[in-house]
Amino acid sequence: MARVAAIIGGGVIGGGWAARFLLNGWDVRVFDPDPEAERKISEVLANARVSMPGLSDTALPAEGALTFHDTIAQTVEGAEWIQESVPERLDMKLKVYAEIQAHCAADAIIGSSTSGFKPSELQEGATRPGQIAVTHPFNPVYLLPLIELVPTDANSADMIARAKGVISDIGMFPLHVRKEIDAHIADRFLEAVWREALWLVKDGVATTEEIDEAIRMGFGIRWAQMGLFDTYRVAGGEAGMKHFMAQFGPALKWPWTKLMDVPEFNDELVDLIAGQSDEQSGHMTIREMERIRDNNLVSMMRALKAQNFGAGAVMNRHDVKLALDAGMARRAADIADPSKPVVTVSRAVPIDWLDYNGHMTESRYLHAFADASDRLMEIIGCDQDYIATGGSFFTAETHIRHIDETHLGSRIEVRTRVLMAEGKKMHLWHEMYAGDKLLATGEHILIHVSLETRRPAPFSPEIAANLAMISEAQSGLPAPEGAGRYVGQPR
Ligand SMILES: NC(=O)C1=CN([C@@H]2O[C@H](COP(=O)(O)OP(=O)(O)OC[C@H]3O[C@@H](n4cnc5c(N)ncnc54)[C@H](O)[C@@H]3O)[C@@H](O)[C@H]2O)C=CC1
Ligand SMILES: C[N+](C)(C)CC(=O)CC(=O)[O-]
Repeated sequence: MARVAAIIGGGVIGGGWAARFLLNGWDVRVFDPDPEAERKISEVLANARVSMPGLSDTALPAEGALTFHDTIAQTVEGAEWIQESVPERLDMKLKVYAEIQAHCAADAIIGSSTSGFKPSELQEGATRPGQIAVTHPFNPVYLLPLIELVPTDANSADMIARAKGVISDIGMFPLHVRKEIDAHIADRFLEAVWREALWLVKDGVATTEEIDEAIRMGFGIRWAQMGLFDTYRVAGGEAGMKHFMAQFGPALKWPWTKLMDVPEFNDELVDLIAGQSDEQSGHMTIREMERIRDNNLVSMMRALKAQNFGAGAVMNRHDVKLALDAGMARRAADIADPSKPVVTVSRAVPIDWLDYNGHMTESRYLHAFADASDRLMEIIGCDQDYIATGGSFFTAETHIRHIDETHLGSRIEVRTRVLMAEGKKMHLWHEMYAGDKLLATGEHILIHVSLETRRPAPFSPEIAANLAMISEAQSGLPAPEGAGRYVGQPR
């Protein structure tokens, strides 16, 4: 049975949470008095369905069911996780918690999306304060992994651990904020940068566009991959952080920031900023801008996945969980039925796999088949630990047949057969499907090698036994149509 999340407040952030839970297989119930909420959430979901599966190299589970409800009572009944995302007004949030707690399970977790309130303020007057904590996300919630989890002493270690578990299960990164503070950690930075930017525009030093260029052409990319302190450590050269601080320490006393002071918030300031922003980007709709943002974020995060670093490492860990949840084998002993082809890849086609023809480009077919071979290697015992001992496989020959096209977001599966495995050689046959439609076949000869001599070497006994088990179990299958074909061979 699917796990249930209740979303109270389905605006920009609640909609993002709904997409995050739904696409990770949870059933989602929404309460929002706005008659437009259902339309808005369906538009956010449409964007999320295109972008979010592209983050994973394993298919997401089947989407949960989305329902809208007229009362908080119906929405929260039986929910394991309740996410409050109503407007940033303390009185409103407290009223909503009273209603939630009157109807929800005593062990349900109530997370608040609040950007700035402290959890002790949210727990004030609650029936069960230990049930409520801050779980502050970042927009778009369905792509960015960070959740600032801010508890108080009223929250038990068990509640905090369960909250971290759920956040990780939906592919996010729980950052446990050890001491509550207004605006948590990240929003204090955002607010500082925001105030400084307002001054730069008000003083006529820079336009909104120039400020955005200053961020996205330089330090914004740097921050995205390494954060603040590691970036400055590297900037200190070989002497590291001490040198960086010695060099730039005196600047702390120079007038490099106006943070101690804020511009007067009046209509003139709002018109100045909003006017420049309209000029900068008013030619696009917000939905168009969201799609550009989402495609950029997915592409950047996929690059970080390839490095297994930062947000990319979080995504990679989530992929392993998704594969295990989907019952995909990681070891030969886990294969449910070895007499059938083994599912070695199950994923969606991401944005960076498309070409100018609007379909999956040819090199990505090899990418997917190479991933399938890597997974089969892992299954038969040639995993990272084994490779570290000096044995591995090199691919000696590949033949791909492109049979049908596939498009962005389409779910593809590679099913693999071991046609032969003897001595040092393994002959693999991959078939790529979208549903029942055959998209491509890949035929590969791999040679087991010693990474020390870079020469062919016999399989280890474990690999030999696993390969024998799979190829023998699959020997009853009919010969694959197209195996052994060469380019241009008559059919
Ligand atoms: N927009 C952002 O960039 C971020 C906002 N947040 C936080 O998320 C929360 C929500 O913010 P947004 O989604 O931006 O606001 P929003 O204005 O887009 O959405 C709020 C939604 O709450 C609904 N609502 C109002 N009263 C309600 C009630 N009594 N019960 C249920 N729903 C009710 C409204 O109809 C609206 O759809 C705030 O606490 C905010 O600080 C957190 C991270 C980022
Ligand atoms: C501007 N903001 C305070 C609402 C921002 C956030 O809370 C986080 C974000 O997504 O930038």
